[in-house]
Amino acid sequence: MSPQPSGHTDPFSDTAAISEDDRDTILESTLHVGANASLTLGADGVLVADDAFDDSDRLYLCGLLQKSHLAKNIPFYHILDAELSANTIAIKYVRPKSPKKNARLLVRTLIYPVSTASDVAQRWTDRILERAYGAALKRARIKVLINPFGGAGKAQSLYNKHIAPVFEAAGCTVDVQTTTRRGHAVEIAENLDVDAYDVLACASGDGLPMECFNGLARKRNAAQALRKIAVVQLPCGTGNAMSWNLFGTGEPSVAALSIVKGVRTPLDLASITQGDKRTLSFLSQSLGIVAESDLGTENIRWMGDFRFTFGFLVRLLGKTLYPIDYAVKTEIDDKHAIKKHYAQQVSRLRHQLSPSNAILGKEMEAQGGLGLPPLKHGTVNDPLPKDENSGWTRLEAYPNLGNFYCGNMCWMAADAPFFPASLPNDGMMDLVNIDGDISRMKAVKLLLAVADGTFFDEDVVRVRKISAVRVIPRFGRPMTEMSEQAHTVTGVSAISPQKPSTMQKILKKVSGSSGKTGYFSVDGEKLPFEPFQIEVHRGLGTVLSRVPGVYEYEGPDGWRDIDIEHDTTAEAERAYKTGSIPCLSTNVY
Ligand SMILES: Nc1ncnc2c1ncn2[C@@H]1O[C@H](COP(=O)(O)OP(=O)(O)OP(=O)(O)O)[C@@H](O)[C@H]1O
Repeated sequence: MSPQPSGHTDPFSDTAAISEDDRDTILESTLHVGANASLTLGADGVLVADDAFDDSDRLYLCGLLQKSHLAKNIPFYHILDAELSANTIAIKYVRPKSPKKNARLLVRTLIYPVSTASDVAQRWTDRILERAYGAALKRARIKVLINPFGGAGKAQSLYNKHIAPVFEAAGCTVDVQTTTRRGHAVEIAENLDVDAYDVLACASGDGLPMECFNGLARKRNAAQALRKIAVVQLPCGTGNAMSWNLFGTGEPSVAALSIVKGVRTPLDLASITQGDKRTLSFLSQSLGIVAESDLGTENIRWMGDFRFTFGFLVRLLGKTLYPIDYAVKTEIDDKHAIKKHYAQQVSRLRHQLSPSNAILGKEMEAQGGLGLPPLKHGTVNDPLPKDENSGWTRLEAYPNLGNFYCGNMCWMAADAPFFPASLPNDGMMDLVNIDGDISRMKAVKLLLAVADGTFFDEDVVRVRKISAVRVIPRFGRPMTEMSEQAHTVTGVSAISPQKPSTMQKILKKVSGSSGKTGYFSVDGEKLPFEPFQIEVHRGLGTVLSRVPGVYEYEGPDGWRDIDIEHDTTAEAERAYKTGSIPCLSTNVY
């Protein structure tokens, strides 16, 4: 980040107003290199003034190439390293292969002889690195996990060709390990020496990051480990939601740069309890049409990526219902209020009031020591609170549910921004419910509305910000058991499955679904199809992001038009900054 001038005077018209330090800074902003070239630290990058400069080759040695070019600006964000040795300076940086957004990045090195005094050159080198890294950690220690079967099975070669060169040029210490089986990343994270690394990077889909959070959660000092180690994704899977949300890309080399330049950001994690088991989730939990279209279409894998869309459309046409009983601890139950909440968060970021990792960590330690935070709402086995002021709704039947979708990040895949108002550390998940018996026309319109960003405002889409939810599924094979359980908890009678129509029978045959059981998806992975309770832990995990406090998506439609200045009270800001959670009570918002 570039340092700000110390005063408001114009340094060019009033030289007396420039402090001695500022004067030295200006004078020393240009490094003369070779006979006819110079490197100048500008406002947002290094200006290379050298007629012969051409970075189309891997290594550029001053004077050896004779091509004529205008002075070129290399953005500070693209600079990976600068090293002064004897009488030479070497600057490593990345250059996009084409002007397209998210184009592959190529690593380049500039080498020039330095004629300036060595102490001046050293100061120049220190300053370029300061500006190149800002608040990011230089020369991070990274443990890389590669899932050799992730996505199309190309993770290893993507890593070797497009990721490793970026880490190497940035001077990172890298330790690479390949996962050999399902669950291997959990074991690696559980046994990781958290003092030896800063980052756990998964060259994979979203399955490995989930395993890493869960592995760290198994440590005796889980909360500390989750705060110390930033879990990140190098997009080598099919969905790559984590990378899209935090780095705005699915291109591995761009994600590698985002990790090198990333700022530590606390991330809400959710505990899912089922029976006596507790699992952490960073991305989503779903039941109904989305989970079934993903996890229930394994037997039509031959269709490739189209299997999800196909499975989805078939269920849509069949008007499939997924009855559940559920109780929700709602925090914001109105779309306008959710947009306002989003606008307030952006405003706090502008005023640098986003909660830091350290502040949230202190609060967590006060709550539960070094281990995982205790469950405020108990597990799925505990009785729900009877107190009407608890904020929980009663456990009620939702017989015509089509989709239960809980999201902690905006994009579920590159073209699927299902949760445009989600935020990384507001202590809430966004819950989307859609009835399964809406008209087919409406359902198809909804499907198209996801990609074009208008989904959130559709009237048949119910959106709530919640801090906890309990769900008892009442469809699929275990339905009899579920129903009995629901009986004992709710006293409401079980819903008997309706006789399928001929149309539904045909569609079921081609949909890939066995129809014998249901699917519960957590971060895209299959969890047992049985009752579950979700509880959010504010800022329990740590990730790296380009812009801390918000995801890369532009937010829900119309949030910019909401006037929040007059009601962003000092109290709300103080509460948010210290990491306490009165921000969850609506009177503060
Ligand atoms: N060597 C391995 N053999 C079999 N399974 C593995 C191996 N390594 C990792 N896994 C498992 O693969 C699962 C999926 O991993 P991941 O999300 O990285 O890939 P993906 O499913 O292809 O990507 P996406 O989620 O984007 O579709 C994880 O549950 C992980 O435990």
